[in-house]
Amino acid sequence: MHKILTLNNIALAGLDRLPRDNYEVASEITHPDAILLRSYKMHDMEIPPTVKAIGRAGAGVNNIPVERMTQQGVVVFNAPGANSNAVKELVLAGLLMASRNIAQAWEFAKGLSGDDSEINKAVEAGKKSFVGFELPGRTLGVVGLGAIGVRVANAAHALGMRVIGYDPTITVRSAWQLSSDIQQALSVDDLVSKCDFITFHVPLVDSTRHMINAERLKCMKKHSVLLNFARSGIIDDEAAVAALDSGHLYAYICDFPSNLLKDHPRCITLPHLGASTTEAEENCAVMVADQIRSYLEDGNITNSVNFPDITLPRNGGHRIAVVNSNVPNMLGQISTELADSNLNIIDMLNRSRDNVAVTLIDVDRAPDEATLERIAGIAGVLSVRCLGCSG
Ligand SMILES: NC(=O)c1ccc[n+]([C@@H]2O[C@H](COP(=O)([O-])OP(=O)(O)OC[C@H]3O[C@@H](n4cnc5c(N)ncnc54)[C@H](O)[C@@H]3O)[C@@H](O)[C@H]2O)c1
Ligand SMILES: O=C(O)[C@H](O)COP(=O)(O)O
Repeated sequence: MHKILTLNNIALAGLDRLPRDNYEVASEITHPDAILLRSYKMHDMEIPPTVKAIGRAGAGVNNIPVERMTQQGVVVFNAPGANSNAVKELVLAGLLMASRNIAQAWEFAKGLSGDDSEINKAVEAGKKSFVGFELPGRTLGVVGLGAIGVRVANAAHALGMRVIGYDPTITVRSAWQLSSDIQQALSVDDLVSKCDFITFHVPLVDSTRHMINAERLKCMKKHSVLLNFARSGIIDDEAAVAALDSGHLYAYICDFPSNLLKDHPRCITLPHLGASTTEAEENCAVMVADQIRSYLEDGNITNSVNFPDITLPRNGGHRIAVVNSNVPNMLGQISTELADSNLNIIDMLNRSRDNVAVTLIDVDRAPDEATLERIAGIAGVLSVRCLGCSG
């Protein structure tokens, strides 16, 4: 029985991928084999030593201590692209909310009183305060052209906007998906000075923290709009508020409310809603549950943020899955132990990524505990599992 601890609500469509005759899934469970979560902050959590895998039903993994998990041989998965359409749609809404002053106008309308003829009079007198502008011909800068950024760039272009993108590590896959009409910026500074709107779709890491600060805000065009549907911390919010107050920035649309932002008249904050659609929640949950199941049952890895991809089809043998440091002579030592136990290797695959390596070995009969213990005792081995050995 595999035990799965959930730290957030995970869509049922995903949990249903884990058959209950073989999986126990609960928000409170001892000795879990794997953890499923969304935005729960794991950094201060004591992670049980039984955990072999963590599945983030979403994109960002800054809430997970990925480096510590790698050192402990724990694979971390996410669900790349599974919520990208949901975020794209909310960014498009953000562009329109800013350009047409929708939130402010709605507040005004909610505050109207009197009979309908008085309301109508107040509407006609008041609407001039909310005059907006149109998107075609305006320039949108997209920083980060991954799953979300590419969709946002293409959709904004389809609305008639001129779009400039910046991503120094764009993947070949994203480059293929990006409309050839999207222009390339040479740097964030190059992009910032040319745009009426700038939207960010990068992960929160040291190099992206405060990508927009007071200095860069000064280089932005007067009356431009910032959108942050990536993470709190990517924009220096204090600097953004100062720019809103001085009138340099027209609006700030942000998915991460704070005391500083939530009541500002030119800032619209939403409660981290980017991925909150039924479709995105299901896509993420299904993708990550399938990945966790494949890892627990077969040792295969797809869409990990810290381990190599590895897939070895099952051929009926007994499978040993080893996670080890990526150093010389690991395979030699492991196969020596198997030979000493008179086990014949039917199939084997080894993959590495940075400092970690994964080896899947199918052997002709179930290894005994002593063999597994000897492999676990090899210096550099982080974990050893025998998959399907008891049957
Ligand atoms: N608001 C929400 O609910 C919500 C939903 C999904 C994702 N997100 C956030 O959005 C981020 C992006 O998601 P995604 O699915 O597009 O991820 P992704 O990995 O597909 O794309 C990220 C892109 O950013 C690029 N990048 C990294 N550093 C960069 C830099 N310094 N300058 C420019 N580009 C850089 C990468 O090359 C990559 O192409 C996630 O990490 C997450 O934090 C938020
Ligand atoms: O990185 C993500 O996928 C988003 O921030 C979504 O977070 P959520 O799953 O908590 O809505």
